[in-house]
Amino acid sequence: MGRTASEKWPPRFPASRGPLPLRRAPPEGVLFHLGDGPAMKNGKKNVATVRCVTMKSMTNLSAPLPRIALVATGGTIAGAGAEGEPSAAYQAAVVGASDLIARVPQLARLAQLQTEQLLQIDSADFTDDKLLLLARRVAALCAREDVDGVVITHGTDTMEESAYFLHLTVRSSKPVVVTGAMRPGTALAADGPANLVHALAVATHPSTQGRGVLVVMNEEIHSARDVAKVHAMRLDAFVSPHGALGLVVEGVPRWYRQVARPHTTQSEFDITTLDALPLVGLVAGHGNMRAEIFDAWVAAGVRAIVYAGVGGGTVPSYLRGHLVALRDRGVWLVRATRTGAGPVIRNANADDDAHGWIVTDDQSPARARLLTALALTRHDDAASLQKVFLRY
Ligand SMILES: NC(=O)C[C@H](N)C(=O)O
Repeated sequence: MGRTASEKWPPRFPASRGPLPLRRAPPEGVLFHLGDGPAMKNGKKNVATVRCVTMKSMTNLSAPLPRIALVATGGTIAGAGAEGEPSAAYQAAVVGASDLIARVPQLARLAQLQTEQLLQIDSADFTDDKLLLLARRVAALCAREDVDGVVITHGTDTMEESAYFLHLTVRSSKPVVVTGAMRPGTALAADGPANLVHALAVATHPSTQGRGVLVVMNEEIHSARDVAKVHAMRLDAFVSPHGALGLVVEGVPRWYRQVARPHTTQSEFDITTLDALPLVGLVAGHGNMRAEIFDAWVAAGVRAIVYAGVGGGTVPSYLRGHLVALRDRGVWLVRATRTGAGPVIRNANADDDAHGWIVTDDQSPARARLLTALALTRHDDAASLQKVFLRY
């Protein structure tokens, strides 16, 4: 009967090799990574391969565990309700970072953890100030020589926004992984512990370097550029329109795609030089729209409004004049789509060139708000603002 590679631990070595220089058991799945492929499960040849790979990995396994900073910010992963109750009845952001870690002993096998409670909030309470605080902290941790990567626990409701902001503003190739939970730790089949272990497994793996900020949820690895929460309840709530980058298989990241757009070290944005973000509003498209909602944002002092338009970002004909006049009031209009996927095409269903409007390409309205704010910190003409959306 074929056994899995991880069942072959500890390997049987020739006596002449002496005692194994190991101080601990290897993280589950390391052998899988090194000797990947279904054929290794069966046959003598494959057993030999596994043993040889295992011996090669000895030096790595006896090296110190990676040093990971775990930054806790709250959310459902730190939530609690009555034990075993329906998962919707709970309070988010009540369990402290150290308790969270203490409940998952597997974490200590993967990394030397340095834990801090940066915030303890429901992620709906993330303001731009808190987002800047998080990004500054993550950048400072990444800059340290004694930190090999960062894992952030975060509420799922605005996880995609925070992750994207970090993806564009933290200038580091070290792994930065965001995770959370759809159910509190007290719920039946709570997902937080497994998500945390998987996030750490991704953050500690050498293959994760330089891939930008990642969201690890439900055994999937997503790029922060694309991922969105598309379900209010289910464990598989996180989806990327172009597909996940990879999976966590037997505790090890397995990659299937690359991120095509620039991020982190190639980004023009840098959290260490950002003091504040300009105010950008967001208006949802729907039938029977009213102009007053745009005026309310103008009165609040916005520099731009993202319009999450119907279909391909179509502006109702009865609002066109009002929205064209926004430019004269010093406000940029950025056309997005409320559909959840697909590009808004410049000059396709509106005269963007004539009106001085910007289109988001395929960026979601929530992330387009952040990209617009970042773009406005460096550019103030339509052509340059448009280029930012086509680049990132
Ligand atoms: N699943 C969650 O984490 C939802 C929670 N309301 C939050 O975003 O903080």
